[in-house]
Amino acid sequence: MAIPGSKSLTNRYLVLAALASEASVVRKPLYSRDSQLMIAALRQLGAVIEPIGAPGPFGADLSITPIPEGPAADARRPELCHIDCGLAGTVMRFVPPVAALLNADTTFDGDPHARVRPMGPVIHGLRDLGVTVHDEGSGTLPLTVSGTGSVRGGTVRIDASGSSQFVSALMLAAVRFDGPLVLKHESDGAGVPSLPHVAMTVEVLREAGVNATRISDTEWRVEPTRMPGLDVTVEPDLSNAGPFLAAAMVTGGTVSIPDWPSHTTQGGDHWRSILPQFGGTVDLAGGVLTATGPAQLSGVDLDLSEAGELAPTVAAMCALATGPSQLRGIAHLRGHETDRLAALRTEINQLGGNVAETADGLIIDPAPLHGGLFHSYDDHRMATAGAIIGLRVADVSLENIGTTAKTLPDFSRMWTTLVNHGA
Ligand SMILES: O=C(O)C1=C[C@@H](OP(=O)(O)O)[C@@H](O)[C@H](O)C1
Ligand SMILES: C=C(OP(=O)(O)O)C(=O)O
Repeated sequence: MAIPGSKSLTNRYLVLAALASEASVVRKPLYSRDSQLMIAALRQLGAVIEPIGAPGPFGADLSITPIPEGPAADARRPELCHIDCGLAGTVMRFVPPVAALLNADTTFDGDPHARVRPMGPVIHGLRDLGVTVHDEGSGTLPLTVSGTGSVRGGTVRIDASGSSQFVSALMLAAVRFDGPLVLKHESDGAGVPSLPHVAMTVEVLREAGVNATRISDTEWRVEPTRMPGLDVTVEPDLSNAGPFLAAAMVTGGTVSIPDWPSHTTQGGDHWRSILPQFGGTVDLAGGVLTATGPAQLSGVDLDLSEAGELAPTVAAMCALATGPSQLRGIAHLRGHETDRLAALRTEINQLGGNVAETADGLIIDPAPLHGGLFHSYDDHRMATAGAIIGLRVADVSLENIGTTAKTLPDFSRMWTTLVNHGA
């Protein structure tokens, strides 16, 4: 089962290409709602982004002409830019610092639920860098960034315990700051979640020729750099491989995913260590990852702080396991597309499950499940969690499977193919 490109890599490459000093090519990008929103946002800010060449199985490569620097930028931009963030964390967090570099006002808003996703550390970080941001005190969307054409750089302290994206956002835009950015995470003890995503940011910056450094798990530094154009190929989305691998796990079947990278910063690479804990076997040979499910799924005790976006898929497997499970380190999932801890507890329990929330995760005890309606809460990973449970429990209906378009518009067709013909 071939998986389209990584959302996280696609949207990072797009942002960096928009900030480079020459044209770039991004090969095998993801085409999904989140990446289309990113493309639309960067176009609004003056980047020219066009498909090039014959489309591959998942769409065409993209050429990106960067946002011009200085007064030339004004010619390419509408007078007042409005950016629709949808429900995309990468758009609502990564684009405001880019807008801060322009001599213009840019407004940001999104889906109704986007207005409750945390934005405070991006807003405060920008203000500490001298940028004017109007948010009416809410710390959320909607907001306006009033750029003056430059951002000075310096040392910024933020509390990034709510999302690693706060760190990535400031680091990506820092390539065009006037001076180096030193970014420090300071909290009352909670660390930065999803650290592989910060490592991904450091890696794509370095790949683009930027002097970016991880000093520790709470401190990073980026030197402003005139970046040449990028020519990069997006890896398959290993988090989106999850539901297909889970299908093998819950049915005792086998699923193979081609083009699994031998080195990656994607948190989805954690599948290789997570699936064996459920009793499955995983084999990576010749770039193909093959997972085979056990006769009975074991319960697991997992700290998912490094890969929280895998939690809904993991929770679906836990709900079908024969033993009790505990998922830890994922308090910040309450600020994702929906409050994922509450949503998973509610929906699995509605099917007869036995799920309890803890301060930082879920306890999922075995219980016989029955059919019913599984709600998605406009969350692509809730929808796919329901699909996994539906493989084992009769008469489970999913509300709004179309929400998978956020990162995998082809999910329904791929799932139907897998279920009917195998992979
Ligand atoms: O930077 C990124 O591309 C992402 C970082 C993570 O965010 P959190 O740190 O908020 O979990 C992840 O869950 C999200 O899906 C994508
Ligand atoms: C948390 C997620 O997305 P976002 O990039 O919108 O934060 C996700 O895809 O699981």
